[in-house]
Amino acid sequence: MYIQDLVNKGGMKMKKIAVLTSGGDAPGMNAAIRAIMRVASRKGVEVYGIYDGYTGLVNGKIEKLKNIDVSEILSRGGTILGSSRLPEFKEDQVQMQAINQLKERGIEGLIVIGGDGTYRGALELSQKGICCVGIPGTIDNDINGTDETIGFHTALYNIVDAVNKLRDTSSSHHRCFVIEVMGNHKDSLALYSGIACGSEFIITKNTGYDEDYIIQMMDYYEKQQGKKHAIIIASEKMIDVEKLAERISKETHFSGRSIVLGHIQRGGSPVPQDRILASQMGQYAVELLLNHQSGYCVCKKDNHIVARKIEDALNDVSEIQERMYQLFNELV
Ligand SMILES: Nc1ncnc2c1ncn2[C@@H]1O[C@H](COP(=O)(O)OP(=O)(O)OP(=O)(O)O)[C@@H](O)[C@H]1O
Ligand SMILES: O=P(O)(O)OC[C@H]1O[C@](O)(CO)[C@@H](O)[C@@H]1O
Ligand SMILES: [Mg+2]
Repeated sequence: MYIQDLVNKGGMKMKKIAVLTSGGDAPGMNAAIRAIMRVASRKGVEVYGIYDGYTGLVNGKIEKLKNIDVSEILSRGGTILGSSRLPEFKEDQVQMQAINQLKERGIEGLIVIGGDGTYRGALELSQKGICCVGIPGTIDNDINGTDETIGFHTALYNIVDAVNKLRDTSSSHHRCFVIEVMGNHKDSLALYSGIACGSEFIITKNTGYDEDYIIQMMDYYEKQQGKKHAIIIASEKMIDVEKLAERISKETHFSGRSIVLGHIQRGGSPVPQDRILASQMGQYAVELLLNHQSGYCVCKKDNHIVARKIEDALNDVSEIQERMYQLFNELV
């Protein structure tokens, strides 16, 4: 659905809205908060910041944002509102506490910025009568309804930057690096970084893991192709990178080393792509909310910013992934 369709629908004008960030922080969340604040205040709508995600919503850590609060945050990683994970938010009674906090303050609409888990929380709130809209903020890029999530490009940049450095030392020492990247069961970071870094292997849920085949191929790359270094990128929760590196050292001519990139991937100043995406999505989310499009989220599809039902965005099947695997296989 395009923005004009939604604008045409009209609705009662909201005077107070709130925003929270939830789940793992993602670079660009601040740019989204800034856009929400700027766009809403131009329309005469007050914006409240909810601190520490759903935890702050339940406990009433809610404050009216001033324009100064969002100045000079565009370039900052993390989230000025703080974030959290609150497993108890799945319980009806906890959700009701959150709803009461909004009602007590006369807040009529809520924008949540986060990943799939955050979206499920938003869905619950919207089913319980709170006008709620989602913005995809997660480095995992695991909301299939949108081609990109805020933070994904910065995390990818961080990975590529780290792998470039590992490659330098790797080729000097005839080494194979086994690198674990984040993604929480999803493969986007491993797949895209594998393509961007020209890795020899990626290991994801989709590729599966055949250790003997990898060892055999490493041997082949070294002996037949004369490779001086090799890079293997594994999605987290798939393998023990240290064990694979040890086996590579024992059974091939490469010396194997492993590294878990960890939270380095999630930090740092957002790249322009994330800042722009977040700004577009923040603006669009305000429009959606003010048009009472509860239960919708902002997506980027084929280069257009569009709205989709949260359930649909979560349950969609990604068409891009298959093409990207094909690309990886043709390049390796
Ligand atoms: N089924 C659910 N119902 C209600 N709330 C939920 C549900 N799943 C998750 N949440 C809430 O959303 C919060 C964030 O979810 P989660 O920890 O999965 O991160 P996320 O939003 O997916 O972001 P990321 O994956 O980038 O860290 C949870 O801590 C919980 O408070
Ligand atoms: O920061 P935490 O709570 O350890 O969570 C780590 C998880 O968060 C993410 O960085 C974002 O969802 C995942 O890729 C990772 O599995
Ligand atoms: Mg998630």
